[in-house]
Amino acid sequence: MTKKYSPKDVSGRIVARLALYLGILKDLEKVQPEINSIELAQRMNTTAVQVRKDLSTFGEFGVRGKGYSVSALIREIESILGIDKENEVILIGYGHVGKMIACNTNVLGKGFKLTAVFDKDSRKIGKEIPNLNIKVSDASKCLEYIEKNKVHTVILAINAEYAQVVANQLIHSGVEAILNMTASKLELNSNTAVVNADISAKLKELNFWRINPELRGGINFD
Ligand SMILES: NC(=O)c1ccc[n+]([C@@H]2O[C@H](COP(=O)([O-])OP(=O)(O)OC[C@H]3O[C@@H](n4cnc5c(N)ncnc54)[C@H](O)[C@@H]3O)[C@@H](O)[C@H]2O)c1
Repeated sequence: MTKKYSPKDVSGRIVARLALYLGILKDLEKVQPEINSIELAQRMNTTAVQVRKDLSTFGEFGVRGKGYSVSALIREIESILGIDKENEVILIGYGHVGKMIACNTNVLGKGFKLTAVFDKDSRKIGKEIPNLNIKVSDASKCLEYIEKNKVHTVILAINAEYAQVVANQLIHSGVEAILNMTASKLELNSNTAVVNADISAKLKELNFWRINPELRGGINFD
């Protein structure tokens, strides 16, 4: 894939905000054809300068003085995030967290299809996953599946103590991106993208802001 953006301009926070812009725009799509940076900023609880700066990192999408077409901006952001096409995702770990994801695939949102679920527990292997029409597969077959199906993205929901070892194996098999649901801080090479999604860590972070209201300043903490 050709790199279109400058690494010095694109930060994790900008990319995280793009996903949030998309959510807001999707909510608006049916009721409002256009939006300007001031209104988008208000809805994001940020500034119009920030909105314009974020979006201009990826291209020129708006019309000066008029704003952005909501549907066009949705398409652009979906394309930037690579969710204008379907991305195959597999899940490793069918415990409490894994089940929550596999049994509610709407949490994955547009652009992602969960195609396989693996676990190493023999009591779970072969279990039918409701609404997904697939069964939990034996984790020992996982790397073979990844290589055969050229899987690039994995959701890792196993016990934290095994996470690093499994992640190393995944990368060796060609995985490029891991959504790390575990509390383990993965150390990976710079070619691998990792996003941590630990609700418990987020709640702790949130609680800090709750008990320190004087530090909040009215800006979203993304
Ligand atoms: N992301 C969050 O918000 C969040 C919240 C709670 C817990 N967690 C973390 O998520 C992870 C899973 O939590 P849980 O409550 O679902 O645990 P769990 O014990 O219910 O499930 C873990 C599953 O992983 C499987 N497993 C372990 N090693 C494996 C391997 N090498 N290959 C395949 N499967 C393997 C186990 O058999 C089990 O089914 C833990 O690391 C936990 O700390 C995350």
